[in-house]
Amino acid sequence: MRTNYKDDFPLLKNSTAGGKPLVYLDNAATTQKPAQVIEAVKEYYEQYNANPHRGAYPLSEKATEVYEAAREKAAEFIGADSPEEIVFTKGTTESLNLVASSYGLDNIREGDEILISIEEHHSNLIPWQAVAKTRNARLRYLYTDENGKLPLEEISAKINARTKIVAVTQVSNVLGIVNPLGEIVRRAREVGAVVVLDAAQSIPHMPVDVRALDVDFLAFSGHKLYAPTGIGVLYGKKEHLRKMQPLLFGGGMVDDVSEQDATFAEGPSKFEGGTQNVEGAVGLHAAIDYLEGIGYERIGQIESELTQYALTRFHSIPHVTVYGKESGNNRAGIISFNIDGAHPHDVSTILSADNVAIRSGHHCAHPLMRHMGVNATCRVSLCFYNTRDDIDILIESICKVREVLGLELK
Ligand SMILES: Cc1ncc(COP(=O)(O)O)c(CN[C@@H]2CONC2=O)c1O
Repeated sequence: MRTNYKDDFPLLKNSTAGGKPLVYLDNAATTQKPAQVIEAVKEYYEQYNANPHRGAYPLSEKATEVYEAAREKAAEFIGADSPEEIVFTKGTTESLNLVASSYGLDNIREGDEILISIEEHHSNLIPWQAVAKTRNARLRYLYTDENGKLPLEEISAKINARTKIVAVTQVSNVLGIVNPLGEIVRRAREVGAVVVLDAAQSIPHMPVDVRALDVDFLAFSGHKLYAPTGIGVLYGKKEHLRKMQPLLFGGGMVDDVSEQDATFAEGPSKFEGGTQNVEGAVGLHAAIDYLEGIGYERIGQIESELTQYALTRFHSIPHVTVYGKESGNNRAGIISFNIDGAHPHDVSTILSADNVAIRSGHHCAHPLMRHMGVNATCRVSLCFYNTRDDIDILIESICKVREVLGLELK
């Protein structure tokens, strides 16, 4: 059985610095792209680039065909009832802003409650702050416990008759822990609340089935899923999308326009004003094909084993704090840590001298940082193309940090 996928990724094959191979461990920020995706985009521009939906000539018809084929593929990938439930956006941020500013503003009234978690990325937090302020509604939080988990009692306590929207991440981009979505959805259904799921950090690592999850909306980004930047998906149940107002007005999203009014197209194109990112959609289609070729079972095996290996190695290093106590099989390969006496930015700079790429900072999760009692963390985020050698080089480099900073080692 294949254990090393780096050769599928040109950048990983060719990138060295000072004779050292790149150890890329910032996959929660963005993933590298397999040759299959790069070739698909290249072929699009070499063979059938045109503006879709508008030209009555073969090239435009082909561009339309591949754009809509990508929509069908995305629908199938997440188990949507139909491609009509798939809106292409720039990414998770645009998807979540669309839900908040369209569905949220139309359905939240004074005194209603919107419930999010303290783990949310700013793109699933600030839009809900804006809706709550505009509608004089209450924004409430599910708080993680000392282990970085959302306690079930917190979920049942915070979801009540006034809760109209529950918007949560399936996996935190800081802690990596998989949230108890089944319980959240069950409780939300009891009070008739709508569930918005941020799947940006889960869908690269685990199968997502919107019908099985029974969520009303789901958002993810192509670039975290080995596809190009600039393409993302908002899944929405048809009954919601049909009633929602578009966010961007322009070409391709209208039925008729008079001097003082406009009627909008049916289906997802209502939300896709202007010339769309066809190359991104083509790349997303190729990325999904690539992932399905490997299979989530194999991806999960590799990543769970590697995450557990990394956690075991981390726990052997003195002066290192790892946040979140979950083990490798209930955690996407995201590990946030700090080294006593070392600022995260210094740590990532020192590691980069060994060509090890990790993230340091607040990860667009200021409220979570405060809740954790830290200003910032270092973050390792691995995926199936990483290897045990990558982890060994990472740990070896981390072990040098305190010495480089002149801190006592014991
Ligand atoms: C959980 C989560 N939601 C939403 C987003 C926003 O995605 P887009 O930037 O694609 O719209 C991110 C981005 N993750 C950030 C990006 O860099 N590092 C991170 O952890 C995220 O991790």
